[in-house]
Amino acid sequence: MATISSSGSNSLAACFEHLDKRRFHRHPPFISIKLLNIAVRLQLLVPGSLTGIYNGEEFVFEESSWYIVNLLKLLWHYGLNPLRMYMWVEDILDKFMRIYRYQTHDYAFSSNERLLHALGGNDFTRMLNQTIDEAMQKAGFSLKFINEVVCPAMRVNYGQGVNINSFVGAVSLAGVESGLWSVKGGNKLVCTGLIYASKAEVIPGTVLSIDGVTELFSPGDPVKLYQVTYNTTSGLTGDTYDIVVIAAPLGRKMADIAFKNFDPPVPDFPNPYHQTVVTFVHGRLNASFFGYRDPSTFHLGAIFTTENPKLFINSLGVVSPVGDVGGEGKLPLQSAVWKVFSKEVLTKEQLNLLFSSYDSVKMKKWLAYPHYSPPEKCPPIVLHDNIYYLNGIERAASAMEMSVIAAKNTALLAYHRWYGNTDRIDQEDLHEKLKTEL
Ligand SMILES: CC(C)=CCC/C(C)=C/CC/C(C)=C/CSC[C@H](N)C(=O)O
Repeated sequence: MATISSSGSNSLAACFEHLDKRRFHRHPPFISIKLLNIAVRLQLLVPGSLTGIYNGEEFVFEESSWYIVNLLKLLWHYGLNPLRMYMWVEDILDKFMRIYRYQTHDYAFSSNERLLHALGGNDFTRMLNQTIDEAMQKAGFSLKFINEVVCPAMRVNYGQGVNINSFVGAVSLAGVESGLWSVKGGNKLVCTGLIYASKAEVIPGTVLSIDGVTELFSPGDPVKLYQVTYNTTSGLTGDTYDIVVIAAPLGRKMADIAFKNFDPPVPDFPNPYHQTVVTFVHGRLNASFFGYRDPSTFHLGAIFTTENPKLFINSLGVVSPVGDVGGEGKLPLQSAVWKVFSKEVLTKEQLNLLFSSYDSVKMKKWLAYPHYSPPEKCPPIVLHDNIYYLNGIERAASAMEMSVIAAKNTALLAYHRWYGNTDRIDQEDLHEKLKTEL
């Protein structure tokens, strides 16, 4: 399994790093880094970077660069909650990792719910119907810990609070633990690498519509095909396909594909996405905005926030270069590139509050992930006989890794459905069955 994250957050759990060594190393990478010829980088944040949790008035927790001080601070503030959280996430992750074994044995699932059920039974499907807040309260975590540690992790990874479903909540917590790695050169190398490795022919363009057509190649033997129309730089064009796989979120503001001439029609499903804004600022952070009287004592490289309507940012963090990291341990009173996540585009006034000076700003507003609101129902994988949809899995949890799993599941599903291999689809008790297989 390859755990790849674009969002750099790796904070309090660093204290439990010693427990964490086996995390993402016990399974062979699902995306083969050899196959794609990519190099990995172990730390997501600037080395030596410290994290603080800001509630809009003050820092409720600040990491120390001393391991033992950190451990004591964590115990003092949150008791055993951080350790219990680590074990809670680890337990979910252990079940989740069954997918790699199922997929290695070519098993596929015809719906996202069935896939989740095969991994963690009713516990997993139930996770879609409750918030991370409810799930963690039920599991005995303190409200203080949920508000000051869990909520900031949701805000940095998904731009939303603790009302998101508990499965994506657990994924988000897995994303703030230590031991994750990122791709040297940027995660986009995974996409270009996969396209290259698959030898696919890429036609750059925008798909506008898919038409269901029936061809009679021989009398009495109608064959269903799909006429895909796309817009390219050379104009409107298209082609006919046996199987279509859609790997873009469907919806009016996203991949707005029209499905024509389908009987029964391709189902419509609600698919709300959440707007997030990322602003990269090269400048000096204004430490006094965060309550620091003496800016020279400010050594944080990441600021996570709790829920507070007065706050206009979700998080702030120094960005480490995706290439070779130079100047290790240097932090960040001097000018640095900061990544700011917010719900709305930051105004000039807001930027002037956050930064004492800056010389360049780059902003990107996008629908990065679903707007989560449990109970969740995932969109179907099979939209029509041979039309498949990958992005439905994002409603359970949006992460690069989830997309890769959905893609492999769809490839297996399309293959087995095409060749009638029903024994490889939606099998129950796979975990037990595969225990005896090598
Ligand atoms: C079910 C659990 C606990 C984990 C599943 C494994 C998984 C999908 C791990 C991903 C962890 C991660 C890097 C989360 C960060 S949030 C998603 C991130 N913003 C992204 O866009 O990839």
